[in-house]
Amino acid sequence: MSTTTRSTNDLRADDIREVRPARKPGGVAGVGGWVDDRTGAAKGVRYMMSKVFPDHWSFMLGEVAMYSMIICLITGVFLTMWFVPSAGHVEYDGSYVPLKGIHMSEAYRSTLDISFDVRGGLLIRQIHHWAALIFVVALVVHMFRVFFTGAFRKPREINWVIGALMAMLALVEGFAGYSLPDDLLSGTGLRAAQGFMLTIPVIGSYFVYFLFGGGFPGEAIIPRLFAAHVLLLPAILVGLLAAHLILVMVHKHTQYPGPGRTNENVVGYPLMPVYTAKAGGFFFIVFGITALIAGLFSINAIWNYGPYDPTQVTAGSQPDWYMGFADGALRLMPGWTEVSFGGFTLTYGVLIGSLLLLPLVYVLLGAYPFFERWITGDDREHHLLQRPRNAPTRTAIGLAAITAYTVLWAAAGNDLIATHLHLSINDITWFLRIGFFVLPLVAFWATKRVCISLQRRDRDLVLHGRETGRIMRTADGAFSEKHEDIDEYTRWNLVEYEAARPLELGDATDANGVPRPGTTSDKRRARLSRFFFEDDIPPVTPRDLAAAHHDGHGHEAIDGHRPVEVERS
Ligand code: HEM
Ligand code: HEM
Repeated sequence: MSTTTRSTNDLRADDIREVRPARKPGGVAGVGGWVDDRTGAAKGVRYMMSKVFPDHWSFMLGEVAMYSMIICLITGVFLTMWFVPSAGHVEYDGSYVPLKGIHMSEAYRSTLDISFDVRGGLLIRQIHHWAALIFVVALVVHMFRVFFTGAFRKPREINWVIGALMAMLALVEGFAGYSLPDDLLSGTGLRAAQGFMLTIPVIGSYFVYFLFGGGFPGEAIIPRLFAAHVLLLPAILVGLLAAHLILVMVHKHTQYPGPGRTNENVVGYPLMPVYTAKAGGFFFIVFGITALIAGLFSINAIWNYGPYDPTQVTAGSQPDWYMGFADGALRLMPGWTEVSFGGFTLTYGVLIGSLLLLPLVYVLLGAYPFFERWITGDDREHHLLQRPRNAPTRTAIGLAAITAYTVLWAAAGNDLIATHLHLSINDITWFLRIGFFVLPLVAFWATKRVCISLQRRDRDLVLHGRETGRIMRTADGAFSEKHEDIDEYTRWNLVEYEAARPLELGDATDANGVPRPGTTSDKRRARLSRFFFEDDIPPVTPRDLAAAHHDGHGHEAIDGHRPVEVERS
């Protein structure tokens, strides 16, 4: 047996698995090439830049939320350089004369200094606060867009849940932010939050003691809120936003129906150069408008409130708008909801009214896509958006929820409504208590009827064209109105290509006549499903359209005898 020895330089053909060229074919030149050689990023960037995004004004709402969040992050860094997160006592000696010599916390003094003694400080503080308000408005309106167009349906349920999480964290972030300056208003808000937490059964008082590092307000809460506000919550929010946007890329953006747009394609502009240019410009427009508002309208003028003192409360104090509903719920809860047992007092008026309400709202929100999917049994992927009128029950549920929220929100201003409109605060409270239960039902019913009427109108328009008002008389004396066909583009938007149906129930018994397990819950589900689709006017399908044109209905119809309802196919 002979052995062969080889030197390390002596390579045979089968040793060579892969030969890497110095530069990949079609690679990037210049600085981009240098970076790509070291990171391999060009492929990913090229993939991203060639992504196509559909164009519609309502897709800009998510962008506004994103840009105002970025504005909060940028201005927040500026504020952090001067804000002192400490409850340590000092005597004020800054330029705001009316407060000279007053004892206050370092946090309050530093916020006064940012406002009066740091160059540009007041403007940045105002931009930060206005951007926070715009951020929450934008994310809520963005959420409405996603909800009412059905963009949360499969495969976007997880992105909806991430969105709901961000919405909840934005609220906590905003609350932590406006608690930081330690003025009378922020201290009052913290006192309310402490009251909510005290109602947690059994561990409430221990929990508050732990969080505040002793009695209220203590010296620990400001530095703790500061760490949460500038570090913990922004880090989680940014991480969730990254996941949110990656999922938008992975799923591809939904689009409104239109000629050539299907469930399988995306019609729009590529990210590079069109969208990047648009998005960049749009960021500066949002920043500019926020700065203009912040320059013109004062927000949170803490020098008017004074430093926090637990023995005082400003009359007519209001939280930032997004906390209003929790405050309102508290004001609506009856005062008798308190029980004592075994030395413990359970104040379930506050517990239910505020502490449980907050997580409940977000759990219901996050769960909605799964609830609707369970009711409709619809397991298809949806990339084409729906018009709100074509999902009447969903739209009605949305409006009912908004109405309930608005009632709670209005209740947060019951004192202001009473003083401004010279009404009894008790009457207002009772009106809103009853309204909380009745108005959402009215909103549900009215919205559903309006949607169904609009569906009827659309159906009529597609099948019979637009009424021209020109009356024709035939040779035998009959009258008819001339109808004109609608144009192709409009018709596309009115014809629904993926009609939904209620769940069909299987047989209640098996082949031997034995009741099938689970039929009661199946029945309940089928009943809910029927309720969901009840009275819906089925949208025109391409088949209906072809049939109408074949009959010649597309052009003329005898007025008063036009068929408006057609059996569900
Ligand atoms: C989405 C994110 C954010 C929201 C919604 C938000 C909201 C707020 C609000 C409403 C205030 C009260 C402002 C006032 O005094 O009138 C505030 C204060 C503050 N925020 Fe933020 N903020 C955000 C992110 C950040 C970040 C990322 C930082 C730091 C890097 C930061 C730093 C501060 C500081 C230091 C204060 C206290 C100074 C002051 O009140 O003027 N914020 N924030
Ligand atoms: C921090 C707040 C938020 C930011 C910055 C944000 C940002 C965005 C952006 C930029 C898009 C793509 C453009 C668009 O469709 O508008 C998007 C899509 C989406 N967002 Fe959000 N969003 C936020 C909150 C929410 C919330 C609260 C929800 C729902 C509860 C949500 C659900 C979705 C869904 C399902 C999509 C995909 C929509 C589609 O493809 O049509 N987002 N988001």
